[in-house]
Amino acid sequence: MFVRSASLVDFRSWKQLSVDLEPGVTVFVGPNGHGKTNVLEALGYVSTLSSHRVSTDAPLVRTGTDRAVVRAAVVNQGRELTVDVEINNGKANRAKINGSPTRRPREILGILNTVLFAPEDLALVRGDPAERRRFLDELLTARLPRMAAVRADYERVLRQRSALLKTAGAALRRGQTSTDGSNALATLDVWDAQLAAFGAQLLEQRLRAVHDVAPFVARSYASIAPGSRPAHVAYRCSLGDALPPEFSDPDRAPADDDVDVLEASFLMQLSTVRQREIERGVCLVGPHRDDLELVLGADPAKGFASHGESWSFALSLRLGAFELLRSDGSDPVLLLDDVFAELDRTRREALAAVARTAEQVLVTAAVEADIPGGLDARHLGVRAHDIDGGRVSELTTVSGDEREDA
Ligand SMILES: Nc1ncnc2c1ncn2[C@@H]1O[C@H](COP(=O)(O)OP(=O)(O)OP(=O)(O)O)[C@@H](O)[C@H]1O
Repeated sequence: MFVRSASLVDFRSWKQLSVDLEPGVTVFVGPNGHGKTNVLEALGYVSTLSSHRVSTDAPLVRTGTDRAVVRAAVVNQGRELTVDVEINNGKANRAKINGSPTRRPREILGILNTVLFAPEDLALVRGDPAERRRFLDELLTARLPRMAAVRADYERVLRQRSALLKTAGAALRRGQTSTDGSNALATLDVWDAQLAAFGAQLLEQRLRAVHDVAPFVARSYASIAPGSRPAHVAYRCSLGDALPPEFSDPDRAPADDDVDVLEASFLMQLSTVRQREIERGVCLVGPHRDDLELVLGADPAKGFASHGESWSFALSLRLGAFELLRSDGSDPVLLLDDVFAELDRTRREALAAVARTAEQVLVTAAVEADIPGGLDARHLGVRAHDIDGGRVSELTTVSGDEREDA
């Protein structure tokens, strides 16, 4: 797939941007802080409804305004769809497909699939499990957009169940013997059933994503860091002993009845930890407590991998995701935010090799010298200027002189 045109209104430093894009490589080039990443972030937002840099939407709306709009016309196997996302400060966001409002913004997911690699990705290896869960959830949602609704349902039930564990904690501790206690326990049973039902669907898709992406990640790592130990990924599940042992076999292929087995295991584990959950007032099991283990040789990458190995692993996860989505039938758009400058020659070349074959790649770079030779790219300049209301970015043409200077 590729983005045929993109426009931004009041998104970060862009008051207005309207740009036609083409398949192949396009480089946004300009000085630091002038607004290049903002363009990739906006397209990433259309793809995942979240930013790779911030966890809330407020910073995405240009200072002094209360609404940002991102529009992308996306061509996938000859069919074009236009997506609009309106990011509202303090109000619900809205979306449109081909000009028609959707009931929920998440209905646009799956129209534009992207794989974004950015300096922040080191956190995939060195950061909290939440970073790796997000990686998996974005990947499985790109493959199966209906999972966005399951994720939202799971989060909602998790919040409500956690609130019940907290607020009804005293009554729950009194247990069946008090009226309040038995009512709270009956309510907890209802939430347990829902948590297990949505959680099992999410878990099944995560296990499937890990099973499918693992060989691509291992291969990418071997080509990026040929001298290093082999890398592999595995899913660490909080269901513990309740999970049948065969699920721990890294080579096990997903089966049709996995959701039922996982739901039953989930309910079993919830009953095992119920007393502890009541005492602590938090949900102790479920996909929100799981992790994607990254292993180098026999050691966990987190804490053991060197800086270079961590970069290689992060890049391998992204390239693995790219290759998996490609093997599903359509290239995602590859978004490379200022990463070539961070990589050594081998890793640059491995990334450039994938970029050469991708249907569309959008790259940011402070100077053109950061882009590996042999990448036949179109160049768009980005410059910001200061106005009363702050800094505003605009597109410029990149002159031949600038290229030679670089
Ligand atoms: N909500 C906002 N409103 C207005 N301007 C913003 C907003 N958020 C960020 N900016 C501006 O955007 C600019 C940063 O843009 P961006 O991160 O795209 O830079 P960049 O060109 O990619 O830089 P680098 O090469 O250092 O990564 C800064 O000048 C910042 O002040």
